[in-house]
Amino acid sequence: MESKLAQIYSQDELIALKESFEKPKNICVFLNFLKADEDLIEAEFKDLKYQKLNHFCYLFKAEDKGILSRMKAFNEGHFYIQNYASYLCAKNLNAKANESVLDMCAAPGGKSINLANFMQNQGYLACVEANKERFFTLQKNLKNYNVKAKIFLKDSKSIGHLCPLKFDKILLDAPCSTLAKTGFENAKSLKEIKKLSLLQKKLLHSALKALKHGGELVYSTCTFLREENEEVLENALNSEFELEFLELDLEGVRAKEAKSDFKELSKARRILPCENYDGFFIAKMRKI
Ligand SMILES: C[S@@+](CC[C@H](N)C(=O)[O-])C[C@H]1O[C@@H](n2cnc3c(N)ncnc32)[C@H](O)[C@@H]1O
Repeated sequence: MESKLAQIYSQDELIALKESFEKPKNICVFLNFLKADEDLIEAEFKDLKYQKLNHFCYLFKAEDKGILSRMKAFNEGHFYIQNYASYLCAKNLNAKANESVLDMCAAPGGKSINLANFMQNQGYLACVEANKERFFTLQKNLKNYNVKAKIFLKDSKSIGHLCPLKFDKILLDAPCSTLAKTGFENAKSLKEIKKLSLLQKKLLHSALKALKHGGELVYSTCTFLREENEEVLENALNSEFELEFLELDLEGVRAKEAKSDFKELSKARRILPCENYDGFFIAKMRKI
């Protein structure tokens, strides 16, 4: 694992990565405008210190997590506790009202809540989840947050075949080894990583079939490994689809270029974790 990561990160970045696992992270919350307005939610936060990052996201001290998660406003779906890097994945899809949007691996629903807010609950949002238990959590969360969406218990590998050329925008927040969240001690075996990489390639292929020509797709994972990131995108570039990779707007977070011989992939980014957010890999592409 260390040798794999040394091919991607400098010594200083690796030290910073390891340090970021040791300290509790500050807490980001996403305001749910489908259920409450800014004044109402800010009134709930009046006794806490926070930094407003943008229209949707507020950053709180790590020690306030318990207070936030016990708030009535949280339980009623006025805000969602979500890592800022996760929000950035959904944000970069740039989903708009009245578009046809697919969230391919949706549970527990954080990014679906983001997408529905950006779409102002107008248009068609489809949320798919293959795991039954997680599907029920997704259903419960989307209801609590007033998200208007069609929710499907399905294997997304079949979407491309079932709904070819249907969607304007697709978010593929792929199942992954979650290394950036759980740390190196919980690293998966090489065999498990290869299996995940194959699943990610199949999911991306299915997504690209379901995407309209001119449509846009965001691929994201919360892991650092090439096999689950660059290798998945390189596989798509070698397939029948013609793809153009697009610039990301990461709102000033620290990130580095993806590492690949395909120069198109230089627009994909690895977010470097710190005390305010997790590490993530994000790429955005348009299907020509
Ligand atoms: C990284 S999590 C998604 C997190 C979610 N996007 C959010 O922000 O709340 C990946 C999800 O994909 C689901 N999944 C795994 N394989 C799948 C498949 N073949 N089709 C659909 N969902 C799948 C997992 O059960 C898991 O819930």
